[in-house]
Order: sequence, then structure tokens, then C-alpha cells
Amino acid sequence: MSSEKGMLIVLSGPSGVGKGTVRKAILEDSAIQFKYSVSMTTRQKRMGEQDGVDYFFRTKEQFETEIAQGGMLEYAKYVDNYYGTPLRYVQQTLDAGTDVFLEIEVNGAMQVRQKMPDGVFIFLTPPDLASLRDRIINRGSEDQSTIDKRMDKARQEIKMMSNYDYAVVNDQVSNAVQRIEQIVRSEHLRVPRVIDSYKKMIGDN
Ligand SMILES: Nc1nc2c(ncn2[C@@H]2O[C@H](COP(=O)(O)OP(=O)(O)O)[C@@H](O)[C@H]2O)c(=O)[nH]1
Ligand SMILES: Nc1ncnc2c1ncn2[C@@H]1O[C@H](COP(=O)(O)OP(=O)(O)O)[C@@H](O)[C@H]1O
Repeated sequence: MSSEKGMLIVLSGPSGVGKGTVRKAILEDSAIQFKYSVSMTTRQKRMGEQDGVDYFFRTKEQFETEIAQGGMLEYAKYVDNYYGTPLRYVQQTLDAGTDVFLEIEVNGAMQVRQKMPDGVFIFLTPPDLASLRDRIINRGSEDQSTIDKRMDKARQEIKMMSNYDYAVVNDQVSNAVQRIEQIVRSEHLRVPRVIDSYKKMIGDN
């Protein structure tokens, strides 16, 4: 029944817009409960990242085996590396009635939209492109040519916003967190999600 299954929340947005920062702030905020689905990737681990926490870091061969075995809900190649969402954790968590939060790029999000159209698709935007570039540079994790590639990709990604349900500006992290929480609360009240419990109440099955 839709009222008892968890809700899938998908957050996308261009590299450097602050998805990771906003996601961590939301998960730390006890006002709203959801589980973060840790993605699998073939990219190099950055300083401070932990396997199984930030990503499951895998080789290209391991990742391709997982794809072949049908273990991925979605996957995409992003700037020369694979990124994807392991299927089992998402399914089990939703089935247990807990909301699941995915932070993924746009191509993967569109695959999820096809498979799980009941999900809530949120696009995180920068206030403008100059601040996006500043954020990528400030993070200091990419060299110049990767920054340029990511800025080109960001322009293409922002065009994909029209495929999402909501646009949230990440001007300040706390504002973005509040906006996303507000969306999630409202989505929980949508009639298709709650109707089953009312049917039970009035005895209409
Ligand atoms: N399709 C897909 N994209 C992902 C997944 N996990 C992360 N990404 C996206 O891959 C892109 C690159 O991620 P990463 O290298 O960690 O860089 P960062 O997110 O810009 O810090 C970002 O847009 C992520 O949101 C996933 O499981 N599937
Ligand atoms: N609202 C914001 N204002 C200013 N800087 C931000 C904001 N949100 C995130 N940042 C900074 O921007 C950089 C990129 O954020 P990150 O979360 O890694 O982005 P993404 O996961 O989208 O690539 C980080 O240095 C982060 O601290």
C-alpha cells in the first residue's frame, strides 16, 4: 500500500552546487527521517572519504559485474567514471516504510524516474554560474581541466531541470535544507499517498 511504503527522494544538481553539503545537513537534522543510499563509484577516493560511507569504491571490473548481475537501480558515466545506486538497499528500505534519499546526477535520476515514477525529484541550483565555479574551486578537489569539464557539464545539467518536480536554490545551506524538508512534508500529505489509510478508516477497500 502506498501509505505504508517509504518515499523516494531524488536530489540532483550540477557538480559543486552543494548537493553533498545539503544532503549531510538534512540527514543530521532530526526533523525529518530518511536513509541515505550510498552510491557505488569507480572514481578515486578523495581525502577524508570512507568506503561504505561516502561511496562504495570499486574497480571498473567490479562495477561492470554488478551491472551485468542486475544489481543497480541506475548508473551513469560521469566525467570518465561510473556512478550508480545499488538496487537492493533502496528496495528493502522503501519496503520497510522508510524514506530513501538519493543524491545522483541527472542521467541516473531520469532512469529512476522511469522505474519509480512515485519518487520526488528535486533539482538543486546555484544562485548563478559564477558562484558555482567558486564553490568547485574552493573545494579544491579538482584540477583546472576537470573544473572546466565540470562547468561545461553543469550548463548541460541545468537544462535538465525541466524534468524535475521542484527547483531549490542553494543560496544558503540552511535555506536549502528548509526548502527540501518543506517539500518532503508536503509530499507526504498528497492524497495518493494517504488515501489507503482513509479507506481503512471508512471501510472502503
Ligand atoms: N547516476 C548517479 N550519479 C551519482 C551517484 N552518486 C553520485 N552521483 C553523482 O556523480 C557526480 C559526481 O560525483 P562526485 O565525483 O562525488 O563529485 P561531487 O558530487 O561533485 O562532489 C555528482 O553529480 C553526483 O551527484 C549515483 O549513484 N548515480
Ligand atoms: N550554500 C552554499 N554557499 C556557499 N558554499 C557552499 C554552499 N553549499 C555548499 N557550498 C560549498 O561548495 C562546495 C561544493 O559543495 P559540495 O557539497 O561538495 O557539492 P556537490 O556535492 O554538489 O558537488 C563545498 O566547498 C561546499 O562547502
